[in-house]
Parts: sequence; C-alpha cells; structure tokens
Amino acid sequence: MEAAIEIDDLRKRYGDVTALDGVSLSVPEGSFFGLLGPNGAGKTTFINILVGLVRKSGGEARVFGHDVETEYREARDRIGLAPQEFNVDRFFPIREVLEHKAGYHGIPADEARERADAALKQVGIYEKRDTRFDWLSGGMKRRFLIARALVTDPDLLILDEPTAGVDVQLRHDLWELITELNEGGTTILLTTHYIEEAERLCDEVAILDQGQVATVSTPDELMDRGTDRITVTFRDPIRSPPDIATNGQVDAVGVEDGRLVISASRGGLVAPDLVRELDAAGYEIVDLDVSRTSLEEVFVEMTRNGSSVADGGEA
Ligand SMILES: Nc1ncnc2c1ncn2[C@@H]1O[C@H](COP(=O)(O)OP(=O)(O)OP(=O)(O)O)[C@@H](O)[C@H]1O
Repeated sequence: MEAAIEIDDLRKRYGDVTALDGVSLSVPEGSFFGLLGPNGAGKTTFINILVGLVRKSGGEARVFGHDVETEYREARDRIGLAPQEFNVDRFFPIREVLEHKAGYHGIPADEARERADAALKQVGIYEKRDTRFDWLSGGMKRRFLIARALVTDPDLLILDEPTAGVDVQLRHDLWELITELNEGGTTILLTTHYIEEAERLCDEVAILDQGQVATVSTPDELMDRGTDRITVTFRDPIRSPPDIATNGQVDAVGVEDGRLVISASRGGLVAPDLVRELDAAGYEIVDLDVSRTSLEEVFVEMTRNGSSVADGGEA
C-alpha cells in the first residue's frame, strides 16, 4: 500500500536552532498515527513542512507520493490541517469561511456550500453556521478547525493538538469523530500532549525528541517496555521476601511495609503464577494489586534529558 507520508532524513534549522535533525518516518495509508514529544521537539515544524508553511533545510518529504515542495499543489490538496493556533478569518460567518476554503481548493460554488454544511454537521456546529468565528466558544472553535480541515474531503487529516484546552465531554466527542473518519479510510496524523489520547486512538506512535525520532512503535509495545508493579498484601505482614521461583519473569523482588512488591515487565502474566505459588507455600493473601506502566511513564523515561537518542531510533 502507498504511504500517506514518507519522510527521509528531514532537517530544519531556524538560524542556530536545529528543529529537525534527520527525521525518517513512514505513515501507512489508512493508519492512525501519533506524533508525540515534549515541547520544542519539532512536531509543529514537521507538520508545517508537510503543508508547505515551512521550507525544509534538507531531506525528503512526500505526501501520497508527491514531494511537498516540488509538487506542492498535489500534496497540499490531499491534506486537511487543523492547526494548534486559531488562524481563522474572524469577521465572516463560519459557513462562508468554509465556502472560501473549498473554493480555494478548486471546488465549484454550489458544491462548496454543500461541503461546508456537511462539514459543520459532521462536527456538530451546523446551527452556528451564520456566527462569526470570534463568537464561538473555545470548544466550538476547536470543532470548527476540524470542519475547515474536512471541507476539502482530505485523504490525510493532520490534527495538531486538537483537544488542547477542551473539556472532557468534547474531547470524547472529538475522539469519536476522528475515529469514525479513520474507519472511513482517512489517514490521521495526530500530535498530542495527552498520552491517554495516543494510547486510546493510535495504531502507531512516533516519539520525537530534540528533533530526532526516538522510537516508532505501537502504544502496546511501548507500554511493554515499562515495568509493572505487583503488590501482594498478606494477612500476616512479611519481613523478608518469600522464596519464589521467578523463571526470569521478574525484575526485582522486595518488601515494603510488610507487603511483597515485585517489578516485572509483564505483571499481568506473572501475577497468576505468583498467587498459586504463594498459596501453595501457605501464605494467606488478602489483596493483590497490579499497576501497569502507562504510556506516559515510558514517554517521560524516553524523553528525559534527551536520553531517547541513545535508545536507538529505529525509523
Ligand atoms: N519560526 C521559528 N524561528 C525560530 N525557531 C523556531 C521557529 N519555529 C520553531 N522554532 C524552534 O524550533 C524548535 C521546535 O519547535 P516546534 O514548534 O516544531 O516544536 P513542537 O514539538 O511543536 O513544540 P510544542 O509541543 O511546544 O508545540 C523549538 O526549539 C522552537 O523554538
């Protein structure tokens, strides 16, 4: 299958600042791809190069096979962008803003009206169609940015922090909307600071750190790299760890406040064997807790002090 985005050794310098330092990535068509990274990692620069707002300093960037600079028009027409900043014509009714946008991409006037209405309905703000952007609530503004990205019926939807500052209800609505779009075949590139969002939505995530790709992986694989913690509480608190056969499944065994505490990369798999073994050895268990590593913990670990670079980018 054709790649929606194909990036090779992409570089960007702003004066002395290196924003992208040799990024290579491939985003398969139809995927839901997350781009994560701490502030200043280069995510917005990456997106801006794809949509032609920033010129690259080196490397290659293609969207559905089209070079983003030499075939700008072909590449750009396939992309819908919902940016982080509200860069909207504030004085026109939002329906008109969408019609202009569609017209700019070569869509005839009557079809542009239909597309505008459909996009506003899709994001649930059709009843606000005659209102100007300034007068929308913060959440409606976010929805509108997505409508504007959708009005050209893009094959690649790029969402730069789409849920920044929105309430929980709207966040869930937006998740539902973009999941539906993805299920309908639209490739999604999402940047987010909400790790939960990436965990829940993305098939694959790239972690960008200091302008380099730290890793590309599924959220599950990333979480497996972290360590789970199993805590066992006994009727009679213990003083020293019981003698248990760990078969290499366990990283560390200790005692805290009379409880047994075990670190293991796959805590959920280890726990049943552990319970059986302790039971057979006569320990009376009153509570068992397995806390899974979150993607957030792995992310923080990987991007701490630029340590991710040493982790070996695999892109
Ligand atoms: N126009 C510019 N001129 C100079 N430096 C810039 C410019 N745009 C971005 N930078 C710098 O490039 C680096 C990457 O910035 P970028 O905005 O791409 O990061 P980001 O990952 O999107 O960050 P955030 O999560 O905070 O939005 C930062 O050091 C930033 O200060």
